[in-house]
Amino acid sequence: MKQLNISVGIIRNTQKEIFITQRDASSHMAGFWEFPGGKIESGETPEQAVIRELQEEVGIEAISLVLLDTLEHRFPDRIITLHFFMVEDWKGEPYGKEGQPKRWIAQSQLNEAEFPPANEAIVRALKNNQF
Ligand SMILES: Nc1nc2c([nH]c(=O)n2[C@H]2C[C@H](O)[C@@H](COP(=O)(O)OP(=O)(O)OP(=O)(O)O)O2)c(=O)[nH]1
Ligand SMILES: [Mg+2]
Repeated sequence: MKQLNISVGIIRNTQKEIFITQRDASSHMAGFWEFPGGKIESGETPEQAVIRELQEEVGIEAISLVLLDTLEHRFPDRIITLHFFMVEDWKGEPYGKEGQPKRWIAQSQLNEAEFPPANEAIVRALKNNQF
């Protein structure tokens, strides 16, 4: 069974909008919307990984990071541990650096059905203004 450690960034602006991107058609969880992020490489902390991934995928330099939650999710073919970081201060303007579709969405308008199943609890908590 594949075991993956993932760090993702919930990029939120002062209007309480969140920046999300769409997963590539060829990837695991293709077509779902996601918080940008990816695999923690060996020797990295979860925080170092999310800083690197945000630079690579959406072109920002994260400045303020707060770990909101860590959870494990079992897919039929893999177990993933997800670290969700709130990112409220950064340098640059996030964009789809790898050509991926992106959008800003009001936190209250988030829809868990658009995200991979592992995101259900955190998306619901955000939508209900718990963070
Ligand atoms: N980035 C991201 N991945 C998520 C979320 N929810 C969720 O279940 N995942 C899963 C999908 C993937 O199995 C894994 C993330 O891997 P990834 O494909 O983004 O990894 P990566 O950026 O390092 O890319 P690569 O090395 O595979 O090219 O976590 C989410 O909100 N954001
Ligand atoms: Mg990724």
